[in-house]
Amino acid sequence: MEIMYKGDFSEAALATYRPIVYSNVLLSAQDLVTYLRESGLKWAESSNEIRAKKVLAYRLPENKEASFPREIAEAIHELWKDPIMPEFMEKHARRSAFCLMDSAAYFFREVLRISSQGYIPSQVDILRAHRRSIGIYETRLAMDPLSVQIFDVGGLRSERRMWIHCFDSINMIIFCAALSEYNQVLLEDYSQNRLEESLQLFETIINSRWFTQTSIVLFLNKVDLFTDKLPNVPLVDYFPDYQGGSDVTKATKYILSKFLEANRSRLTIYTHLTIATDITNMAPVLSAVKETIHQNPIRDSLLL
Ligand SMILES: Nc1nc2c(ncn2[C@@H]2O[C@H](COP(=O)(O)OP(=O)(O)OP(=O)(O)O)[C@@H](O)[C@H]2O)c(=O)[nH]1
Ligand SMILES: [Mg+2]
Repeated sequence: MEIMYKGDFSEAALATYRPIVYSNVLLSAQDLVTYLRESGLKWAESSNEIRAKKVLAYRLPENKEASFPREIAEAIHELWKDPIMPEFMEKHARRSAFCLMDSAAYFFREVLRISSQGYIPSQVDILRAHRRSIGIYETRLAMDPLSVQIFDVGGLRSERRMWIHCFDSINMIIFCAALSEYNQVLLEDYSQNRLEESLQLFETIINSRWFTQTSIVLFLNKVDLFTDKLPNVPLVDYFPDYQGGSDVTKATKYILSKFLEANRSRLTIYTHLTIATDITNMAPVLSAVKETIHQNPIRDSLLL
């Protein structure tokens, strides 16, 4: 939203994301090495064993100005090219306990550019980066003719306690659920399916007395990852009453119906299928959201 409504980020603003990108790259690579070891697989290229050790042992320096070391970037680049990777990544997709960051493959592909001298993250890098929302991040955006105040809150269970601080002044909630999480478990509780948790949370929110006057927007997000995953990881294995096979439209409709079933208060729910990392996909969605804000009689705050 900031990219769309605040205009292009300045170089200085983009540069503040550099440490986040570096840590996303390194932690994803370290997870990759660890998962490969845990699954008892070996690198097809034997020299990759040494590279894997190097990557695992590396720690990012405190100095925020330092570049990402070329040697580590090249090691990650080589590991990603190892012939075992396609098979390994497919296995990974099937196992909920393997939780590589969604953007891991993107960062591995881009690692040499990211490690270049004077690297400034691009807008796409920023959209791909994961920075966990801790506390409440508040910003105001000019959405002509409105000035809209936005609160971004974190989805972790521990973060949800903070949400109450925003509740009484909210005119719209944008609830983001990831379609692709149907086979994953929570980081905080490996026994809980992420999509189930999202459905329960959505139900609690929309039936809460706080939000009878609130517009509810539901983003069914990560459509790209969902489309890739569905043929390999059957939805029915996780939601036994689903009967539509690997048809993406049927599977999306099924998940949507689960969210809509939760709507006992009969609020109007504006649903959008989204790919948050794709600016072209998000532009019409955010215009529609802007229209919805405009229609709300008390219209100047929203909660993400
Ligand atoms: N491929 C793909 N990746 C996405 C999409 N939406 C978000 N991501 C990636 O998912 C990761 C998590 O995104 P965030 O927006 O930081 O997650 P969040 O839901 O705000 O997480 P918390 O702040 O902990 O609640 C980032 O690496 C994003 O780039 C999507 O539609 N497609
Ligand atoms: Mg967040």
